[in-house]
Amino acid sequence: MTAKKVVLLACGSFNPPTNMHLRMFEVARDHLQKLGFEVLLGLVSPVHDGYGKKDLVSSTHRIAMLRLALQNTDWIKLSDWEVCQEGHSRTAVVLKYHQNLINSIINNKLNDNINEQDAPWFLNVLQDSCRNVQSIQVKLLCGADLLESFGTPGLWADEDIESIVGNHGLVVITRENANPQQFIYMSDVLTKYISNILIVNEWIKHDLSSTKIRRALRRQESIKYLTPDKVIDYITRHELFGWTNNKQS
Ligand SMILES: Nc1ncnc2c1ncn2[C@@H]1O[C@H](COP(=O)(O)OP(=O)(O)OP(=O)(O)O)[C@@H](O)[C@H]1O
Ligand SMILES: NC(=O)c1ccc[n+]([C@@H]2O[C@H](COP(=O)(O)O)[C@@H](O)[C@H]2O)c1
Ligand SMILES: [Zn+2]
Repeated sequence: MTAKKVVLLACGSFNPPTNMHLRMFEVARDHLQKLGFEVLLGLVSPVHDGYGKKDLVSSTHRIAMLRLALQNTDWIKLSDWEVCQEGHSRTAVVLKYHQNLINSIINNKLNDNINEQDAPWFLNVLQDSCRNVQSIQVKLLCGADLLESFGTPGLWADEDIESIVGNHGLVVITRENANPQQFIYMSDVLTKYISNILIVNEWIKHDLSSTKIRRALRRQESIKYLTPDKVIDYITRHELFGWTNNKQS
């Protein structure tokens, strides 16, 4: 039997990227491979500046930090499509865009649907992997807190949740203080599509978040070993997140 081919797409602020963002991909790929999937590619899609979250630094900085963070991986790539749009894109739309693009490559119909100039980075990466492949599914990779945000009133449209779990599928990494199994049990739509939701236990727990890194930087505390050294160099060089190079003693 041939393995089902999957692309894992992670949406988020990445403000800044952390080692856990990278770990999330590795843990998910190991698990999916054991279940018989073949993970062709990981994609990181940082949110548009228009998302307007508190303390969000510009996408220019977030993209630059992600590029540095991804230097030591050969299978996780950056997608800058979302940040290049006019405003914030709903996650269902981001997934659909990437799924359509991949389908177009597989079916050799790229020019019918998508302008090649829209996605030069992606074509280089994917065109080889897509050769002789019948189908590839783009799944949303997320932490359990993002899954639980589906329950925040007014944050996600019902049809978007249905499209995400029904058409694409979710790979959820467990996170401190979250209980994804119970959350799924409490939701009719998630229970309906339960076969499309894979929960991956992160046994090597590290309760790391961008919020904690930003807090440390604001307090002029070390963030070494929480994010790659090159990301730390970038943050300190640009004095992001309240870090200052001219400390008063
Ligand atoms: N420690 C972690 N364990 C599991 N998933 C994580 C972890 N950190 C981040 N993620 C996941 O990574 C994705 C991107 O998240 P995001 O950019 O919000 O990072 P974050 O560390 O949660 O940042 P913030 O503290 O600013 O919310 C989300 O799906 C989130 O759930
Ligand atoms: N309705 C939606 O599609 C919707 C709602 C809230 C968050 N999101 C996405 O989830 C991610 C959340 O990131 P944060 O946890 O950093 O806020 C972002 O990529 C954002 O675009 C999507
Ligand atoms: Zn978060």
